Order: sequence, then structure tokens, then C-alpha cells
Amino acid sequence: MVALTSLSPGPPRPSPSPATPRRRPPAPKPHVYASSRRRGRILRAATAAAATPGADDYHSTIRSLNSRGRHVPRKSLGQNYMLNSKVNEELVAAAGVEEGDVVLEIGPGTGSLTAALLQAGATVFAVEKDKHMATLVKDRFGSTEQLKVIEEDITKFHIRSHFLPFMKEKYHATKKLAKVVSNLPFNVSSEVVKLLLPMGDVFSVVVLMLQDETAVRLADASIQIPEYRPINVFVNFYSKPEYKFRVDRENFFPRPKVNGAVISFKLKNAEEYPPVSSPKSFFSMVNSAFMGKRKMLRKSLQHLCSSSEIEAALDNIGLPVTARPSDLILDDFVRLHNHLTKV
Ligand SMILES: C[S@@+](CC[C@H](N)C(=O)[O-])C[C@H]1O[C@@H](n2cnc3c(N)ncnc32)[C@H](O)[C@@H]1O
Repeated sequence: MVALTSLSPGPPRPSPSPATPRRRPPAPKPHVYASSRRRGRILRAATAAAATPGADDYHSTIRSLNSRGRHVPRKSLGQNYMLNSKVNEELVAAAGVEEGDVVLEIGPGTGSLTAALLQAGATVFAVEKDKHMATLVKDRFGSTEQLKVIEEDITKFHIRSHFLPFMKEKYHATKKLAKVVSNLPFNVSSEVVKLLLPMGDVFSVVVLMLQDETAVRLADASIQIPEYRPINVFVNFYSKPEYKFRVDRENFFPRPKVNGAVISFKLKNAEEYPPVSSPKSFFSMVNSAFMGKRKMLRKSLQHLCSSSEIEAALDNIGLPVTARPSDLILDDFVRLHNHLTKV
């Protein structure tokens, strides 16, 4: 009997024959994004499939491609498509889109909102960052005077140079400013809000689908909310925001982690802006004030003037000398700025 402690190597094992290599079963493939060329092929197939009689729509086609792991919407581009055409119709209605309107749509995706806008009689200028989605929308609607699709990142797109000439051509016929309607990729929402709201000479209204909590925060002009920030001052300086309705996350594909909501910003024109000598210097003061949200203004604005001058200005406009930024509504900031710039 061989002792249990024996470390004898025993007889040599036969080495695996080269003719019969031992293979591990292949690891399951991770759910990865298709390469750019493959995405192009897949989306062209989606266009063809959705166009066949009997196919219900683009989204269900893309959804079924996804279920077979063939098209993965890109998270980095906020590709959460709207599945519910009623929501698209309500977005169009919230912007009061009617025959002859010119609409800037950001991120048309598969074109479901685009279809509702065209249906309402608008001329649509769509800016889409994903070149395959831009191609899909062009193929879906074909060549029509009513639609122009540009493959571009909206945050880099120069609206005044490229959209304005398009709008002006139509404006001569309608004498109406353009509108913005978009189911926005959530990750660029604050950048887009900052870009569009000061453009009251181009757009009359901006209607966006945002994350619900962002929409709630932006629509609230009061200083009571804990998240009161310079963006709230900015929004109310340039527009009249209105929370329209909440959209449950079930309505998107893929389903995001949070609900969406539609918010409308009625843009002011320059004559309606609060009277400040320069919006640039005004917002620089507001931003500095919020740098230390818990700090008193007489401290956080010290780089602009002395604390005694700030205290005098606060006193003059009827605020305590110990005021903090979250105590001031838009009008207070305007009066404070005007006092300090007069000093
Ligand atoms: C939330 S999806 C909306 C798609 C479609 N409008 C809908 O309602 O189903 C956002 C779309 O914006 C596009 N997009 C993402 N970032 C963008 C950007 N910076 N500029 C333009 N389009 C962008 C995405 O590719 C995607 O098509």
C-alpha cells in the first residue's frame, strides 16, 4: 500500500496529442457595441425591414434587432428611443407646432418625433451626431423640402451660421421665429439649455424632454429648492420655464434608470431681459456668488468690491448684510449687480 504522505510523482502522464488539442468551451460573448461599419449595415437593414409592409415601426424593428444582440443603442449618445407615439404628439402640441413652423430638432434618432413634427406641417432641421442614425432618418423620409438632416454634434454646431440662414428663408414667408423640439440626450441637457435660451431672436419656444428631476429643478424659480443654482437664475433671466408633464421611463427603449419630463421654455426677447448693463458681467457675479454657496455674499464677492460696499449695496436693496446667494431671487441679483457696478 502506498503511504498517503508519499510524494512519488507516479507514472508519467501521456502528453496531449497534437492531433486532439483540448479546447475550452468558448466564453459567452460580452454585449458589446457593434463596430461602426457593422452598425451602418445593421441600421440599413432596420430601415429596409421597417419599410416592409406589415412592419409596425422603426422602434420595434430596432428593438427586435436588439433582442437578437444586433443593434445596441449607444449609452454615450443617450440613445433611449421614445416608444410611445402619443408622447411625441404631446411634445409637438406643447410647442404649439403648426403648419409652416420651422423646427430645430436635436437628435432625431430613428425619426419618430420627426414624423410627428412633419405630420403637424412643420419644416424640420434635424441635427444628429450619430452618422448612422442621420443616414437612417434621411433614408426613412427620402428627399423632401420639409426636412434637412445635418450630421453634427449640437454642442459644436454653430446655429447662427448654419441654422439661421435656413430659418430666415422661411421666416420671410411666415414672419414667425423658429421653435426647438427635442427628446434630448440627457447627458448634454444643461449644455443645450445654456446654448439655446439666450437665442430669443431665433427661437420663440424651446420644448425639451429632460430627466424628470432636472425638469423639476429648472422649472422652479423659487429659492426654496435645495438645488438652487446659477442655472436657475440663468433660466429665469432668459425665459419663462414651465413644467409640462412627466414621462414614465417605461416609454423609452432601452429603459433608462430615471423618468423623463417635458419642459417648455418660452424665450424672452432682448427687451424683456432684466435691465443689466452686461449679461456677461451679471452672470460672472452670480457664478462667483454661488462659489461658496454657504458663504455670505460680503465674503464671496470680495474680489469685486470691499465688504463694506457689498454690505451697503445689500442694505440699499432691502436685504440683510449677512445674505447668502440662496436668499436672492433673480430680481435681487439684478439690483445687487446694478448697485455694485454703479459703485
Ligand atoms: C434620447 S435619443 C432620442 C431619439 C429620438 N428623437 C426619439 O425620440 O426616439 C437622443 C438622440 O440624440 C442623438 N445625440 C446624442 N448626442 C447628440 C449630440 N451631441 N448632438 C446631436 N445629437 C445627439 C443620439 O444619437 C440619439 O439619436
